[in-house]
Amino acid sequence: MAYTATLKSAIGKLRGCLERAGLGRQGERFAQHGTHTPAGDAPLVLVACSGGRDSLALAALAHIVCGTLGLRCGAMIIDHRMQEGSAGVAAQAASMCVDLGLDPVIVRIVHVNQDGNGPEAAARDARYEAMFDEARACGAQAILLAHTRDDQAETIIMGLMRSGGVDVLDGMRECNNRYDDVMLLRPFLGITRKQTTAICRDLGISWWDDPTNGDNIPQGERLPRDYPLRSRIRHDLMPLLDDIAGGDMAGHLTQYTDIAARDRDYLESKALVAYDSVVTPEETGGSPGCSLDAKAMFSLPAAIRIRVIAMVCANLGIAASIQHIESIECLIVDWHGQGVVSLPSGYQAFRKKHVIRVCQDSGHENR
Ligand SMILES: Nc1ncnc2c1ncn2[C@@H]1O[C@H](COP(=O)(O)OP(=O)(O)OP(=O)(O)O)[C@@H](O)[C@H]1O
Repeated sequence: MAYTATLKSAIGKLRGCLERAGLGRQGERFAQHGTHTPAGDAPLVLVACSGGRDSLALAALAHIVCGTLGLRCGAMIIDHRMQEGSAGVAAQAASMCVDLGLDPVIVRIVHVNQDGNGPEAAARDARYEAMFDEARACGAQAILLAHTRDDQAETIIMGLMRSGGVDVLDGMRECNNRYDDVMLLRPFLGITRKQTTAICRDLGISWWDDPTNGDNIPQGERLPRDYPLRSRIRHDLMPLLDDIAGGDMAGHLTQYTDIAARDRDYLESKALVAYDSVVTPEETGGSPGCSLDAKAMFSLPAAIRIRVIAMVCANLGIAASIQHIESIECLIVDWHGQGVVSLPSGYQAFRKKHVIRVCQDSGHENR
């Protein structure tokens, strides 16, 4: 097969991502050209494949790259049973992965609990839970997701719509070790959707277009409001931004994610150290709470102080808004004897002398 420049670039990115994640070449024989069969106990990676163009392109290239590194490469298809014909889409995706040579190819049906956060979030939660279960069950070291540079730009825009904080600027990470036994890898964050389309075409792969993406609705016509937010950003907003900016807004939005990630990691590491010295966990009235040393908090750099407060809220399971966090900060930097700050989940923050307590309402008697 003649490799196009797009194929070569995607292969290079995929290989680099696996190597950075510690999944490099398994022995010298894989340095030689030719086909080598990975050992039966070689590390296994599983491509999360929806049957769409991005994940089928990833499945095809992951099979090639893993073969050259001596890794085993399988696929996992989740059927959410949320659209008519989903079983057929999953079966078709599985059959493509088998034809491409991936092994094992797992299809898993999930039950999606529709909670308050909307169907997409519920589907994602169910999907991730099932993917980690399956990956653990077959001893896989990593799950490969096919998020592209376009997905990354959309994620940043959605983050800005929801929170507006600088922390959304790092987008999704290439390697997420949060689930320490199985890594989540996104090797295609530097690849555009146009390129994954070209890869599928080059390799003769036909893909499924999710109807909720609105690909069948002509450009220039807005998607109905009940389409997923991501689809509306992709279909309606991004072309408009490209037009206004006179260029590639997805490229512009994503070119600093690595720098933003470094900034965020640095600030968070400093905030973690500060947290340990200024926050004392406390149980009040049987529920978790904590006390903060207001004087020590005052001396912290503002960027760290606000993160410490956000960490306090997150650790107590309080879904605090920026207004809540700033009100707690006022107890430190603008203290004039103000009253309690009411927080979600029945929590309150209040200051007495140099101590700020964050506890549930039931803890009042201890004030
Ligand atoms: N049903 C599924 N089964 C397995 N993996 C999935 C499924 N849906 C999504 N994924 C994985 O999560 C990634 C991101 O999902 P998302 O829904 O944002 O992408 P997508 O636009 O559906 O991508 P694709 O073009 O690959 O279908 C996909 O690229 C794929 O790796």
